Amino acid sequence: MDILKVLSRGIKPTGKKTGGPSAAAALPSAGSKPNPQFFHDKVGGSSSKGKKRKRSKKDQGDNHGEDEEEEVSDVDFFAPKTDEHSEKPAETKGDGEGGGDGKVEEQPKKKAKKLLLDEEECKRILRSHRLKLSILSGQQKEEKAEPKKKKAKKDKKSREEPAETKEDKKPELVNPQPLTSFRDLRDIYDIAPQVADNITRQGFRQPSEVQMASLPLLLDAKTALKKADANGHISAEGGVDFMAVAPTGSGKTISFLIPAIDGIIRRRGEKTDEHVLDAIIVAPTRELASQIVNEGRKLALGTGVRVVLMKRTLPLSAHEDKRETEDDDGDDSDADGNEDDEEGKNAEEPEASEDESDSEAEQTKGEGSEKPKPPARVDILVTTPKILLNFLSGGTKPVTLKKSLPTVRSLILDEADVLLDPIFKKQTIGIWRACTNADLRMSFWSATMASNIETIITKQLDKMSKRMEIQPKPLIRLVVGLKDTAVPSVSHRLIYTATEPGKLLALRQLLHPVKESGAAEEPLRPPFLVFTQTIERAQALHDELKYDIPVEAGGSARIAVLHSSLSDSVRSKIMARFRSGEIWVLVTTDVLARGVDFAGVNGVVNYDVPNSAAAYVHRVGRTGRAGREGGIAVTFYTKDDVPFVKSVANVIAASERQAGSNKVEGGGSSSTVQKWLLDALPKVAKEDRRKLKVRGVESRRTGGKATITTKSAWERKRENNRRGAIEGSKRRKKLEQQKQKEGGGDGDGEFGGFDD
Ligand SMILES: Nc1ncnc2c1ncn2[C@@H]1O[C@H](COP(=O)(O)OP(=O)(O)OP(=O)(O)O)[C@@H](O)[C@H]1O
Repeated sequence: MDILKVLSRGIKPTGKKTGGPSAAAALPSAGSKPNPQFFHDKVGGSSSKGKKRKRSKKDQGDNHGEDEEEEVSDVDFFAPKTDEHSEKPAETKGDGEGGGDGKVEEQPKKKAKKLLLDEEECKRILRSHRLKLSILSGQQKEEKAEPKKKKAKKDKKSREEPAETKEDKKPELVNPQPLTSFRDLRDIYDIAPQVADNITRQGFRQPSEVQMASLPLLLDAKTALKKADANGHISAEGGVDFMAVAPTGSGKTISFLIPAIDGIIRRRGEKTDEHVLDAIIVAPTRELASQIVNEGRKLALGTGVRVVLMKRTLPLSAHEDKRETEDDDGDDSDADGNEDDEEGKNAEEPEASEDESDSEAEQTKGEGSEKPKPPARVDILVTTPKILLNFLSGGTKPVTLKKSLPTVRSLILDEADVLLDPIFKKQTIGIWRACTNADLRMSFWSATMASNIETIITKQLDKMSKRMEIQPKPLIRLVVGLKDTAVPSVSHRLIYTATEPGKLLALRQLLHPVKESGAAEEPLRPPFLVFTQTIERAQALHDELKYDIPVEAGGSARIAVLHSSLSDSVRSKIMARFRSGEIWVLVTTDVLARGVDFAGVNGVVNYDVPNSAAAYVHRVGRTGRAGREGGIAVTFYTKDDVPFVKSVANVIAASERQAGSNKVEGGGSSSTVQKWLLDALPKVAKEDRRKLKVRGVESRRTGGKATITTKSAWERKRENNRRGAIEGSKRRKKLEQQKQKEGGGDGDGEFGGFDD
């Protein structure tokens, strides 16, 4: 197999071991910032109220149809403001382009009212981008009380307690102002000029869908809802709590960072030297937390806002609680929250270790270790759950909060569904309870959000507002596109190989430079990620593949393994080498499944089937980011996976339906998962799904050393027997020699028996 060719394709061979950034830039999915928007459906204007939305392939990209409806995608919402929308061009408002000296000029509120779109227009834009916003809890419901009573009259039994109708249960839809251009951030929402400049500097031209819907609400909910809530029955004063379910790679990170940074700049005013812990961002893995810090620092450049990664030695300023708070979140759901639980490791790897070499930590260490450390200067803290909870509880078990964080006004849970899943739930809720500010605003972000997680969130919000004796804020949920599906820009392959050796052979074929005759699949274009179920399997697969790459192509340096058992510094180095293009094949576990952003990744291989539909969505979301086309997701399944693969097949089918890629001319189907296969795959019982999510496929939980090889079980057994026989014979020979030495025996000693 000529690995050299495949790994060198599109990349000039340097003869050196490092690929460097230029190598990565040569890859098709890297390079300049693409259009981050996924959807541009045709939606009628206000006159077309009630018309059905069309979701054909034609609607989504090809806008040359004969349809007479007004096409939203033809309207350039992102052109500079004209007099029609804007009173004055932004340049005349003294925004101080190119700022960055750290000084903030308090700006008077603009004539936002005149810039706002009417509700019908908002609705039309939101629908064309498949943005659905609803109020999940916390709204004032007076107006809804009346119809309930009427319904109750019909039913004698329910007269005393009016029945909740289906309509009542349905969350109320709302159409806030969408952000049609980043320019609106200044013109309507008055964001700090430095932050606006930093957005431009990063090359972001158009807001992505999640940014369109979330930024207005998080920056100024009252203005964003002005036209949508003329009666004022949504109490947006002081902001809203927010949940965003948006595709992987759709730009959620800056959606929560911009409001966090801008809020701090606004509140501190002229006191730019003051650093008060204002926002906490919680992420499930160290890689993701570090990445958020980097993104935050880019956006906060020149503002003086300090974005810091939590470390064990960081002297964070906190309030010492006199009365120790018991860890009684009182939740009746099955939160074991044990991060050391071996079972949990299989699903999503929690963070176990902390790097102490952080410059912030070093900076705050006293000369002599006895000296009390001055509090760290932090405005935004980014953390994994365990390390912050340890700080707050002093490591007590069971967890007892000894400190609180009363200055925190914004708690952001990135990958909220996993943070509120049993593995992390207790830690996350513990942090939430430590944030005691009455103005605390919560936001929850993920590409997937199961309904039980939404319930946990609404219950917990309710509990917290009762505890603090405050009126709950409206919780607004945003869903971009079809909930819990894979990003539309990725194409999927589902490959059956009966056994493990077959799977390894198939993976090797994907590395092959050209399609071999008889090979079922096209080779993959590096760089790509390969996911396994366990750390042992990742290690074993890496060992198996590492010498496949010829020295001329960089040899074993081109392939690496990353998992949570490695030290933080090793993990960081591997991440850096993969980002720079030096490593082309990265074998990993679910520790890299969520959040991490490698712009140039062309493919994702699920060597082991993911443990849940959500895990599939996140793993494959490492490619096709920010609207980049050409990402490929390959999933292998074997005999052992058949009982569990249905949820993955379903999510592929739904994702392809959404992307419009499963229909071909003439009414045929080009979907990855044929209907017969979907029908034939067994349904997975709820209990089995739960077990699978926690433990993975049982037969792969080796406990000890994982075996990944191209040899069949029969071949391996034969080899083992042969090896055993040789060793046995050696032992017998040695014994005989020893006996002869000792007693000069004739060798007719006792029968030693067979060793195997
Ligand atoms: N408006 C924009 N235009 C172009 N690129 C953007 C824009 N906003 C964000 N990006 C880029 O898109 C990529 C993905 O963004 P981000 O990591 O925030 O995605 P995400 O939604 O958090 O994904 P995940 O669910 O996987 O965590 C990043 O490289 C980011 O720089």
